[in-house]
Amino acid sequence: MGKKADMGDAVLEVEHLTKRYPVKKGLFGKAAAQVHALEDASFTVHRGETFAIVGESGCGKSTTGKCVLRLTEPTEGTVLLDGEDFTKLSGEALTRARQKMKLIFQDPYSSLNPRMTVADIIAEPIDIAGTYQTRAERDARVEEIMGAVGLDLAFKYRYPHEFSGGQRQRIGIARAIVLEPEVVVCDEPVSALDVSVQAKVINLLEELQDSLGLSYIFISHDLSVVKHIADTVMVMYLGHTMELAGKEELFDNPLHPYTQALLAVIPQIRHERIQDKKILEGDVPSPTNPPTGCVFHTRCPRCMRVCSERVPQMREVTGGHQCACHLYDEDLTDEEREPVMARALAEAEEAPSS
Ligand SMILES: Nc1ncnc2c1ncn2[C@@H]1O[C@H](COP(=O)(O)OP(=O)(O)OP(=O)(O)O)[C@@H](O)[C@H]1O
Repeated sequence: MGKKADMGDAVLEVEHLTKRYPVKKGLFGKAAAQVHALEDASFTVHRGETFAIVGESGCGKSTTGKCVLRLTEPTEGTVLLDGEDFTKLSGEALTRARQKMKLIFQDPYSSLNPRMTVADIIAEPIDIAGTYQTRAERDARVEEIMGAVGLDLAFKYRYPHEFSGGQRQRIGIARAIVLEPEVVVCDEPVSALDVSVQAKVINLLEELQDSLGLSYIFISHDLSVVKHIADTVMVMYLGHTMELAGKEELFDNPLHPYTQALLAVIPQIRHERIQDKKILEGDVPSPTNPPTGCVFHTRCPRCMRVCSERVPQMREVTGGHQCACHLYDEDLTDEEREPVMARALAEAEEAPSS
């Protein structure tokens, strides 16, 4: 369970979401291969919940956010928003549904039009949606939102370059919430900010969540930020979901060797399950040619024979705590359980066959 006792019903139900980007040869070439950016992700976000997605760079966090928002079309899968299949909508129905889900970027500066004033940047979504009949109503809404995100009204007619990083992120947040969305995808929203400013922006996101009942998909590689803000955490590796659990449960009882490896490098987190601090050796394999079986097996310190042969399915290991790892598969044979040296296996797979 998450930290909030009042976590509501499901606002977003994501099922089997998959994205494979075609890799083309030359300008007009045929797709020569595919980047397996996101494979078969299924999760639910509740009203008022902060659902964090964590993992190393390139593991598919942003792709998940973009597919949920349909900023990129998923290859497969469905996204139910308030029970309605968002992936099937078009025309006006899509425009209306899009108002319920917004994005906060990592780098607000590149997403803010440098030639527009703060007031116009914040008002643009309501101008496009035609929410208000009069200029006075529109301006009053802009001022209300500026107040809500802690922006001084005296700066209403200034331009983005006149603001600090933290203030720019407040502008980005104001723009994202001005249409009163239900879900906000926050893609590394504080990674580009100084640590002192990060805390202020995180606090603001939490305040807005409480006052507006927002649900967040919070994408981050920074587990100490996630430990602070998340209710539920999904761990990804090479496009696959490795583990999904309530925040307390995940940090107290990490089950997947990959999650254990991620937590092992955070100095504040000590755990008996986390013994070997050097277990994340080696590079992340190419997503165009992911390893067979469990995609983590080439780097896994607990690798068994079965791990290169069969993809582990997500299963509930303890109440609400899901993990995709053969270690928790009780039906394996002794042969399948045989330990294998991960690096030796990776090298054997890479070696050209004679
Ligand atoms: N438009 C695209 N075309 C081809 N490949 C892409 C595209 N966008 C992302 N990818 C690839 O998909 C994989 C997942 O990328 P994604 O940006 O989702 O990861 P991430 O976990 O968000 O990483 P980061 O933290 O570095 O942003 C990566 O291998 C990336 O190179």
